[in-house]
Amino acid sequence: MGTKIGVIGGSGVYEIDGLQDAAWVDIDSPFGAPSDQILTGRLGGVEMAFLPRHGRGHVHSPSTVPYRANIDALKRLGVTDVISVSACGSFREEMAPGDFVIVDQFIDRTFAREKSFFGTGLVAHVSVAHPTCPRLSQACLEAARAEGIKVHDGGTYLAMEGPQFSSMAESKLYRDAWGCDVIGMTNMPEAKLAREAELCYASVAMITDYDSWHPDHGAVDISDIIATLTGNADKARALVARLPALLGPERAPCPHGCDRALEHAILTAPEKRDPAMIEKLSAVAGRVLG
Ligand SMILES: CSC[C@H]1O[C@H](OP(=O)(O)O)[C@H](O)[C@@H]1O
Ligand SMILES: Nc1ncnc2[nH]cnc12
Repeated sequence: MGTKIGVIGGSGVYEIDGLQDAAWVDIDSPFGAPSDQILTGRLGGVEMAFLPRHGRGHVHSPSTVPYRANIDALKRLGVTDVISVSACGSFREEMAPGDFVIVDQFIDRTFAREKSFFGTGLVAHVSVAHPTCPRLSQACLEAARAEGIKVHDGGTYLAMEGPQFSSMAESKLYRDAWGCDVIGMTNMPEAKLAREAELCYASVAMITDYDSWHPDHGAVDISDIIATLTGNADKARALVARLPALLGPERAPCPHGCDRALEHAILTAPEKRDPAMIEKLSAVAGRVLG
């Protein structure tokens, strides 16, 4: 199977450049319209698809990003590996604005979003004990290091609902009691949905601020975030441009089983499965539903 890299660009990352045969395409999904058209093309001989998470012009808030449609559309396009690029706040002194973190764990505190492709008539339970793909995360780490980006290998991302930033008490709770490293508003349920769709998923978090716990930095200020994002976005694009060479056009099965996550996950008996759900899940779960 060939590699197809899907990049979900977060705040400040609304396009990538350098794609051969670049075209913005409409992809229909039974889960609604994705955030925007998807930019397709090739980079270094590897197929690429880029989707701006909030849409070009930043139309969708973290709560209204159509996460299911986005992941379903990438799956329909044949994407095998999804790299999420996100802005985030830091809970660690040593994780400073401008640094990148290759996130490997999440605490999901979002509550106003559809979190699964499955449901009545087709029930499935996948594991997200290890919600990111170690192979893909390693490639992102190497790409960041090759670009000279200060990058941290691993970190726990607190996914909050937003859109308001955290209170100081929340910020201290997440940092001191829960041991989180960074905070953002979008990687959940995105990572869970990618796992349900049997896609490898890695999260590249770009630190823009110290959230509100830091005694010397005060409250989060959106204009400071945007200033940091402007520099980060170029670094993120450079990181992405290195991935085709690191991943290669040929793809061996994921050694961690991301691409087989549904193998034993569907509980609904074959004769009880809802035909409409089977149709709706033709891209996400077609491999196991036949
Ligand atoms: C621009 S600050 C808040 C905004 O930025 C992050 O979005 P993304 O993860 O898509 O880069 C954060 O989660 C908030 O949605
Ligand atoms: N401090 C913060 N909290 C939540 N999302 C963010 N995105 C960037 N900075 C953030």
